Amino acid sequence: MSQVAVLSDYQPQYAQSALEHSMEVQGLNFYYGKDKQALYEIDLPVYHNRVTALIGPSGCGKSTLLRCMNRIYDLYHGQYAEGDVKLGKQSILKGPIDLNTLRSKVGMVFQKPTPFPMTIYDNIAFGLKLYHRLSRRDLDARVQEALEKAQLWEEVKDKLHSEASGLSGGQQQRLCIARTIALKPDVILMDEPTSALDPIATQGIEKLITELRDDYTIVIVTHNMQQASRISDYTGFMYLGKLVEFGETEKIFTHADNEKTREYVGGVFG
Ligand SMILES: Nc1ncnc2c1ncn2[C@@H]1O[C@H](COP(=O)(O)OP(=O)(O)OP(=O)(O)O)[C@@H](O)[C@H]1O
Repeated sequence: MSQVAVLSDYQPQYAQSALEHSMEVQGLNFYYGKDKQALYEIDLPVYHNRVTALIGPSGCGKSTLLRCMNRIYDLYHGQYAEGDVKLGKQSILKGPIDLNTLRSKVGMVFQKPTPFPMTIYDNIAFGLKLYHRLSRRDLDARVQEALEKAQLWEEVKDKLHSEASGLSGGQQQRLCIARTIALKPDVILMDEPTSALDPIATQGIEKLITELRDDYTIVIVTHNMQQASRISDYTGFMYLGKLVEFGETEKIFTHADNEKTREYVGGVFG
């Protein structure tokens, strides 16, 4: 079977029920080399068109779990995972898979805004040109659509051909979100997307995330518990490489089942 054929079998899922899975992590163990296990038997459902937050103290494995969801760890020698992660019905850990296609379906936004050293327009058009053959008019339309969805269009429509580095931090992060959205991903992974931003820019990104929920499935790692409670529908609490508890955000923050979860959200440790 060719590599590309594997992902072409993937059928995007559309919300027939609120609890339809976009992704599912199954019995996942992760190793930074054979002597350093970072994740232990993680089972996590990621529900369609919902925001799932991953919380927990520093070093508990939140970013590692996120990095398994688009196999970005594959870029690093010696790191490997056992178990599975499903995108729809498709396994993304087992068997051959086209990683570029996977990463266009499962996009990622990082902690620090990482615009490419090119114009605002080209930041969005770059990925589109890699994956699609579009006429100039269609390319323009897709760039505009992505910038509108990322709530950035009005601020940049008159300077699309200026360097992206001239934008503010919050604008750069929205540009990175627009770049991800332009490829019409099924899932967007966000690793502490506001930790490098000021409170006003943070508010803008949080508002954007709640609006994107109508069209996208989002998994966000955050240190900020207020942020998790404001913007997520589901929350997973991680501790020492394990997923201790997963459930509706309101329940996790008000009457979690597990004592460790209650202590963490209550600020007993951090
Ligand atoms: N490249 C690496 N090589 C070896 N160990 C690593 C590497 N990256 C992370 N780890 C270890 O894996 C564990 C999980 O780290 P991870 O970054 O996923 O935690 P985290 O919950 O996201 O932390 P933080 O909130 O501080 O970002 C930690 O023990 C960390 O030291």
